[in-house]
Amino acid sequence: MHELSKQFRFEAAHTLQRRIDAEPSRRIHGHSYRAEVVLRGVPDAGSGMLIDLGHFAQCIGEVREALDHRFLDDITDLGPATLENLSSWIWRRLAGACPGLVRVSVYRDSEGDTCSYFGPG
Ligand SMILES: Nc1nc2c(c(=O)[nH]1)N=C([C@H](O)[C@H](O)COP(=O)(O)OP(=O)(O)OP(=O)(O)O)CN2
Ligand SMILES: [Zn+2]
Repeated sequence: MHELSKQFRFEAAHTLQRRIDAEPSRRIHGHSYRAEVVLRGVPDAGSGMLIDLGHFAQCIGEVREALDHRFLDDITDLGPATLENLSSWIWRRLAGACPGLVRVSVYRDSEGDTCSYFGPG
């Protein structure tokens, strides 16, 4: 069993309604995000690959384009733009094209925050 992963960064803005008193989060603000997509499987005997990294990069690039420098509140099927929803949203966008998907993690390094999604179970 091998594990292959790729990371990408994106900058995006959002608002967030919170139960705790956090007025700043209700205002439009931005974050720097880092995402990690992890695949596991047995490499193809002929190619020696789980997936060609060029294809992997192309799939991830399409997801990044949908997130980078965007206002995340405008993404209709995302829900509140939390780390939790971002990680599962990225999963849903990649699951069909990336066989062996096992984890999507989204990081906000400046805050030391991370959320990982392992699939619908
Ligand atoms: N479970 C989650 N909780 C929160 C998330 C999240 O994605 N998942 N996100 C936010 C907001 O994005 C908030 O803007 C995060 O910024 P941060 O500064 O880390 O949060 P705080 O305002 O609580 O911290 P400060 O020290 O006041 O900046 C919030 N919660
Ligand atoms: Zn925020």
